[in-house]
Amino acid sequence: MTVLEPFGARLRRAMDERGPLCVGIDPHASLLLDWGLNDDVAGLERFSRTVVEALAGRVAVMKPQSAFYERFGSRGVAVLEKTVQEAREAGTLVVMDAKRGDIGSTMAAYAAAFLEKGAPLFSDALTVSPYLGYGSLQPAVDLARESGAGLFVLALTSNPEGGQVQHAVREDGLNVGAAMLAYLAAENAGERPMGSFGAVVGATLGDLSSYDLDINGPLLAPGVGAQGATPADLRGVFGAALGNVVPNVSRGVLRHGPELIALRDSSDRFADEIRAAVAAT
Ligand SMILES: O=C(O)c1cc(=O)[nH]c(=O)n1[C@@H]1O[C@H](COP(=O)(O)O)[C@@H](O)[C@H]1O
Repeated sequence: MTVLEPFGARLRRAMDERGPLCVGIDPHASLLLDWGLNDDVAGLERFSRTVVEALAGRVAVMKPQSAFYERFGSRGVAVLEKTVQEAREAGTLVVMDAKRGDIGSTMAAYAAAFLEKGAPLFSDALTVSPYLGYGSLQPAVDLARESGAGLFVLALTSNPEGGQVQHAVREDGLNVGAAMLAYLAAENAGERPMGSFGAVVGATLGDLSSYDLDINGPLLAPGVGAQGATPADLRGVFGAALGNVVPNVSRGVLRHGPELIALRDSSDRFADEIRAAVAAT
């Protein structure tokens, strides 16, 4: 089996070549119906195929949301496997959005499911939750390093309730979200061009200048589009860290389907606006 270059290096190159946009593959039941599809496995498959055909190889990253596949059981998961494989074959990096997080011994099994080379759901990176303690993620960190994969750790999430946990202040004076960023900076120390251990930081959160976002790794930024953030907001949120931001848009692009050309136009528009926001000083 070929050895993969570390995720951080592969992601940096893809961002430089195609721009940093990540398009989320979120087959909501309502979107399937809007696209004239049934809310069933055949609809799920057609939807996923269409998004991959329209955008894989065009955008740097795609992020399938596992829950929408799991809700159909094993046949849905089979569609997820195919979707990941087809997007990767087309040359797009795949971040599996499964938000896994467990005690260390079973975290190792989740890591094996998504980050072990040759696993049916192997993905370039996985979203993980550190709220059983950052240290509980160690098996996933270790396997990601071995496989050339990456992680995106939920640090400051885009939803309004996130602050209930993430703004809690620890004994050392750091709030929980800031502490997650600090763990990731340590993970990525010395890596060039950047490390493989990213943070999820919502684009909806307003000015984050009180946080040290310089983690020498990617910042996955959901919230652009349907959740109300715009590409023009990104500089105000991320400041000098904007060069490492991977903005995610799911419904904002997907609502333009099912025509391939309309999906591509929408994705290109977001990509252009994001590029302009990154370039502006
Ligand atoms: O990890 C994520 O991707 C994520 C974290 C977060 O803080 N907020 C957030 O919206 N997401 C995901 O990003 C996607 C956002 O979708 P849209 O709101 O349709 O663009 C969904 O798949 C969410 O689960």
